Amino acid sequence: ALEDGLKKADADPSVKAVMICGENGKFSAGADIRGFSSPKTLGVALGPIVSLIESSEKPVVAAIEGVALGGGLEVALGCHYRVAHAKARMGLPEVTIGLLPGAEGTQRLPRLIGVPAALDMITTGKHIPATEALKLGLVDEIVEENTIEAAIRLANKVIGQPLGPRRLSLKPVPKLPNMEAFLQEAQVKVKRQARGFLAPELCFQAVQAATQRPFAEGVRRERELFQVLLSSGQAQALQYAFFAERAVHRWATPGGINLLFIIFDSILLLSLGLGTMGQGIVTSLVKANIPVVALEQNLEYLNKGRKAVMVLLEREAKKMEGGAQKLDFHNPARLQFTVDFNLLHDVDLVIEAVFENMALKKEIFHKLSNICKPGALLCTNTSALDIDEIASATSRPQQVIGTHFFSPAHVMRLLEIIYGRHTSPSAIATAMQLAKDMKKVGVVVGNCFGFVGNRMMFPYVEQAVFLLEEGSRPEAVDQVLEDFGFKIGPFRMSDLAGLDVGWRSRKGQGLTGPSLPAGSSARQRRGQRYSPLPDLLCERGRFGQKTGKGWYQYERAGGRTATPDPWIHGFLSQYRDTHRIETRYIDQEEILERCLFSLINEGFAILAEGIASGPEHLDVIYLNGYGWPKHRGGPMFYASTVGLPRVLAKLQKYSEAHPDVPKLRPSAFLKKLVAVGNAPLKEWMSYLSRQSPKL
Ligand SMILES: CC/C=C/CC(=O)SCCNC(=O)CCNC(=O)[C@H](O)C(C)(C)COP(=O)(O)OP(=O)(O)OC[C@H]1O[C@@H](n2cnc3c(N)ncnc32)[C@H](O)[C@@H]1OP(=O)(O)O
Repeated sequence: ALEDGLKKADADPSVKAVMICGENGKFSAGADIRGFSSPKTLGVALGPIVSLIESSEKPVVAAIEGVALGGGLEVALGCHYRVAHAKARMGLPEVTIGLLPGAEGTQRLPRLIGVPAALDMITTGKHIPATEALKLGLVDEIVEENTIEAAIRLANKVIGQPLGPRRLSLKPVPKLPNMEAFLQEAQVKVKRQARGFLAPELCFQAVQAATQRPFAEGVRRERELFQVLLSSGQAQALQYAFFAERAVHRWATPGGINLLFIIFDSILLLSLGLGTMGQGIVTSLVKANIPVVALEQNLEYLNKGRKAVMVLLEREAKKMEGGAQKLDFHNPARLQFTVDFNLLHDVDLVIEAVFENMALKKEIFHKLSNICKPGALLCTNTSALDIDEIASATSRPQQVIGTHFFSPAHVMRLLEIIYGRHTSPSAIATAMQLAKDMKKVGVVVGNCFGFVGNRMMFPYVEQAVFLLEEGSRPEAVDQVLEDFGFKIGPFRMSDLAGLDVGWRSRKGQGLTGPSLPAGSSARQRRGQRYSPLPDLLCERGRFGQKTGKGWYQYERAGGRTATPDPWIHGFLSQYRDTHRIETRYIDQEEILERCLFSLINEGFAILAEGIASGPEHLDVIYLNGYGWPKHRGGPMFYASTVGLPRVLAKLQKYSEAHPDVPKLRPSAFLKKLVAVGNAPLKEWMSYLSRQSPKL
């Protein structure tokens, strides 16, 4: 239609100029992402249309409202002028779906805004606000009111003016005094951050081509690179992830109830507990423009918490400088700190974020239930505790819900929303809307120990530690998982989070410490294999980064640079001698498979139990809360690419070698999916006898 319209306009002498806009206040979100999984290569087809726009003999003006993304922005780049609404956003986000701008965008954008800014936009895929686009020279004008009228005004004004200087393909790429050095440095940075993710590196190469070749040759290079990405497999993973993230917004209770709209404008929210999690939660709420009261038990904790929150908010305000939105945190109507429990009477929603202790949480919830107004929703921030038990301390279990934030809570996008036996649909809908307003990805899951994310993480970490017992080293295990694409491996992660966290939990479960029955075997608990290695490290005060020693050594307590520690190597070898474990060489394949397949196996058990509605939910949790590499689509998607028969065969093999490790025993659901012929991921849930999961 665009092509036809342009040709008609060109042929009609009564038409003096052309304005291109989108319908319903949105310019364009780019190509239909679903189209990339069909053999048709959309990116290549749009390029000639963009060229056609640019070569028009009549001025063409883009009126950008809402968004101009991907192919949408490439269309705008073909136009001779661009007018944007002040609230519009622009970007070339193809990299985030494993591609590059394939309609000549990698060649036009650097010519318009220069290489550094273009490279930044194209390799990160970030959306920029109109104000920034104006500063960069990406748009010619921004308007507060009618964009279309403004674009027509501009079109009328420029009729008759020469179009050559407005055709980006004819412009040279602006020179930099040190282009070569700049590109070299940029490439190193892109590679370092990509960790096996191809698209950013190929985006870089396409922009580099713009600096080295004439426009037409650059376009040819862009097309070649686009084809590489299109068939890489990574693009499919990222496009799956895009739709998975949207799919998790859709949830329903067993009765089919699904409430979507809860309006949040006037809510007063209370965050209880100002430790690290509480500080991050309050910061997120302020950023989301939700009035918040932060409550602590005494003035000392309150002042400490307030100071930390203010530091975080100042930092966030700085990041937002120049943007359309301002952080309003000095206004007591938006944010107040208090030790006065009476303020609980007025709040609409409470997020309790005290430390993980069931007795304490129950005491608090009992108090909340007595003081808060009848409609108030009571959320508990917990990573593993039983929501039903917490709810049992209240007289309103239907209004109690788990909200598992991830640290740092003002940065991490994931919010696990845990649904108890009595939680009402409106409580879930409210928590989901809260997640959306906080710009987080809310995923509704059922109530079980560790919920979804941590429950799948336990067998992964367990295998990592067993591998050490059998002959590996922390740095070897971490390396394999970091090469796979994780930002940090399990041991670096454990040092960062603090080994004492798991130690406290294991003591609580009676797996170690004073409550462990006398005469318990060192390496067995309740008939299953158990590794006391993390406990032994904690007993020696090795809590990780905070104490300067853990699975690695650090430059000082609180240091961040992990170095392999000869003490650990000696300790492990002594441990193996003590327990008569024969040290063996463990290859990379075994490390990867045992860690990942045990985690995936738990995922199948979770699906079979109805704790999550589908594999997409598990993948979204892993992509947004556990650093799973995006270009691998999440653990369940990864399993589908490896092939379920292979995952099953490997689990069977490892399970036979380690019969006392239940988490290696293949889940019945995985076996069933293999038995029905390696069912594709989107059909998995149809093979469960209980068609409607708990949610
Ligand atoms: C032809 C040449 C090739 C060019 C390459 C490209 O153009 S690749 C595509 C580049 N564009 C993008 O990556 C944009 C992706 N979309 C977004 O970032 C966001 O959706 C949005 C446009 C900023 C809107 O965000 P918002 O939060 O308001 O809504 P949702 O994200 O929930 O989206 C609403 C529904 O629209 C679907 N959708 C959005 N964009 C696309 C798209 N490009 N292709 C297909 N579908 C898209 C989205 O899935 C939602 O639908 P549901 O049915 O609810 O899932």
